[in-house]
Amino acid sequence: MAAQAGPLVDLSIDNDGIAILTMNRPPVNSLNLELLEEIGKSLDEVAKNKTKSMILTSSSPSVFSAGLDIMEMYKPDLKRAEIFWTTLQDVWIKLFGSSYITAAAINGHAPAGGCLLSMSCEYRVMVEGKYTIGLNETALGIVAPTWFMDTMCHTIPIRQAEYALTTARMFTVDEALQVGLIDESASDKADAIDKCKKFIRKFDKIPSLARAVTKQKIREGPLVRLQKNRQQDTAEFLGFLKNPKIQQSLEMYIQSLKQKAAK
Ligand SMILES: CCCCCCCCCC/C=C/CC(=O)SCCNC(=O)CCNC(=O)[C@H](O)C(C)(C)COP(=O)(O)OP(=O)(O)OC[C@H]1O[C@@H](n2cnc3c(N)ncnc32)[C@H](O)[C@@H]1OP(=O)(O)O
Repeated sequence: MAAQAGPLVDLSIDNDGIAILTMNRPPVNSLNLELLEEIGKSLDEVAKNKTKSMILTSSSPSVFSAGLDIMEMYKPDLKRAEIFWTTLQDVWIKLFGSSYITAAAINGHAPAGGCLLSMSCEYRVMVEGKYTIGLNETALGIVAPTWFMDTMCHTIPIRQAEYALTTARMFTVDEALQVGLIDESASDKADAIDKCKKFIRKFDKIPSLARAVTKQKIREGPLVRLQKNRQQDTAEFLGFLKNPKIQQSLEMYIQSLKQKAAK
C-alpha cells in the first residue's frame, strides 16, 4: 500500500455550519486503527463544537470505504487487535448514537465496514455508477457482529436484512435505492453533498432537542445491547482472530484482492 500523504481525515465546516468529514486513506479508505482513531476524534470535535450536522464522505474518486483493513485481522498483534476493535466499537457508538444530524455522501464502493459507517448515519445519498454497497462478511467466511446486523435491521426491513446478510449481498445503487439501503442517488459527489444538505435543511424548523432525543431513543436498543456486551464482543473478535481456519480464509482473501489489483 502507498505511503500515506496528508492527514487521514479532513474535517471542515461550511458556510451553513455543516461539518464535512472526509476520509482520506488511499487507495481505498480501509479502516485501520489510525484511521478509526482520527474518525473518532473528529466525531468528538463535531459533538463538542455543537455543530448541528455532519456529512461523512471520502476523498477517493471511486471508494467510500473498503471496510475494515484486513491487515489488522491477518496474523495480528493481539494487543493492537484489541485496541483496534474497541476503537471501532467507539466510533460506531459515537456515530450511531450522535445527537447531531448525520448524512453520508457515498461517492463509491461501500462494502462491509464502509456500509456500516454509512448505515450509522441518518440519511444516505450514493453516487450513480458501478459501485456496490452491503455487508459481505459471510462471503469471507466471517460473521458480522450483532451490532453490524442491528444497524442493517435499523435501515432496511428485517426480512431483506436477513437475506442480504446470509447471502453476503452487495447491492447496486439501483437495488440499494429500491430496498431503502440508500435514500437517494446522485450524479456525482457534489450532487450527493447537495442532497445531504437538503435533507439536513428539513430540520430547520424542528426543535433540535426534540429531534435529538427522538433519534437517540429510537436508536437506544442496538446501542444498549453493545454497551452491555462490549467485553464479550471483543473477546469473540479476538477468539475469531486466533482461529487457524479464519486466518487461512483471510490469507486466501488477501491473495485474491492482490491478484485482482495486479490485473
Ligand atoms: C459467532 C462468531 C462471532 C465472530 C465475531 C468476529 C467478527 C469479526 C468480524 C469482522 C468484520 C469485518 C468487516 C469488514 O469490514 S471486513 C473487510 C471487507 N472488505 C472487503 O471485502 C472489501 C475488499 N475490497 C474490495 O472489494 C475492493 O478493494 C473495492 C473496495 C471494491 C475497491 O476496488 P478497487 O478496484 O478500487 O481497488 P483494489 O481492489 O484494486 O484495491 C486496491 C488496494 O487496496 C487493497 N485493499 C482493498 N480492500 C482492502 C481492505 N478491506 N483491507 C486492506 N486492503 C484492502 C487491495 O488489496 C489493493 O492493495 P495492493 O494495491 O497492495 O494490491
